[in-house]
Amino acid sequence: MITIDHLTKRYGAQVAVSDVSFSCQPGTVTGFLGPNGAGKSTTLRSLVGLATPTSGTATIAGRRYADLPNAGRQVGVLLDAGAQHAGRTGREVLSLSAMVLGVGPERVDEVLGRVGLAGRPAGKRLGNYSLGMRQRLGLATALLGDPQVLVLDEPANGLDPEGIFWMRGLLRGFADRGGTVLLSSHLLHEIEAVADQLVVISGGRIVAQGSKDELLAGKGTLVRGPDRALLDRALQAAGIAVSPGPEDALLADADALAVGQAVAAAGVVLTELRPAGGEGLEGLFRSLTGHAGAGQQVEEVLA
Ligand SMILES: Nc1ncnc2c1ncn2[C@@H]1O[C@H](COP(=O)(O)OP(=O)(O)OP(=O)(O)O)[C@@H](O)[C@H]1O
Repeated sequence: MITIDHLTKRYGAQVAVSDVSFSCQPGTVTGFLGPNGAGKSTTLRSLVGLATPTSGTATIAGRRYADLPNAGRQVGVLLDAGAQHAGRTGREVLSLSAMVLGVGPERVDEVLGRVGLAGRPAGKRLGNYSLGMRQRLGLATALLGDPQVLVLDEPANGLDPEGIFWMRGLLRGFADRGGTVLLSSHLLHEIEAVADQLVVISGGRIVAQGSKDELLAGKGTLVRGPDRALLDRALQAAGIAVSPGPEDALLADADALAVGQAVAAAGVVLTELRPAGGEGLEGLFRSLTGHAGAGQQVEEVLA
């Protein structure tokens, strides 16, 4: 289990993370989302001992990363897949890590196979690796010690659509076997597909957290009609609170039946009436952070 408790990290006058609290349970994938500079990396770096919290704590199984005995056997970390010596081969990188972790050399072949780098790719120097291959090697390193917890910063970076699909299966399988996964990503569709819990951070503060299903379900009813002002008045006259919805829609704070009855009684024409929340993760992200998500990236790659 991962526990972030009232974590604050300042760099001089810059507050990177402010009073952040959340936890990640075994058997779940938690997606950590936020716009550029929101504080995702700082939170993950604090969790794995690469940044010292100004206040608060970030622990794994109740201990700070630095206090975990043989941390690499308990926590697999992928923070910057590019941070490896370009002259070493993939196999050499893993063999060195295996020695440090005290795992047998057979485990190197096992994880190379698992991330799709077995055979010739394993013998190539990292300088000749694509970003996607480096990312796969980073995941192999994270998995090497057979940990129960994975902490991954942007693991889908540089992976092609097939690679993203593969990674999704790998993370899902890891969690389904009881593992704990915390991953940050800009790829909202990716997070939507793989995560069961979401934590959204913006400006260093948590702006939403909970199960993906709950957060995406939304509240109230989305209505649209040719005369927005008339629709607004009819709902308010029926005692239903109304707020602006996406584009020219209205968000009514009542269920679909009550909204339908109110507009029918007032004789107002509708062009759309449905439970709110169907805008998916991108809509949620935009409403919480004021930023457009990067969900389009996957479609662009696929196009
Ligand atoms: N070492 C540092 N020194 C000073 N400021 C820093 C440092 N690391 C991060 N920051 C600042 O803290 C804030 C949060 O940065 P962080 O890298 O955690 O965001 P992020 O959500 O990971 O962003 P991105 O999605 O762009 O990677 C930013 O304003 C950043 O400039």
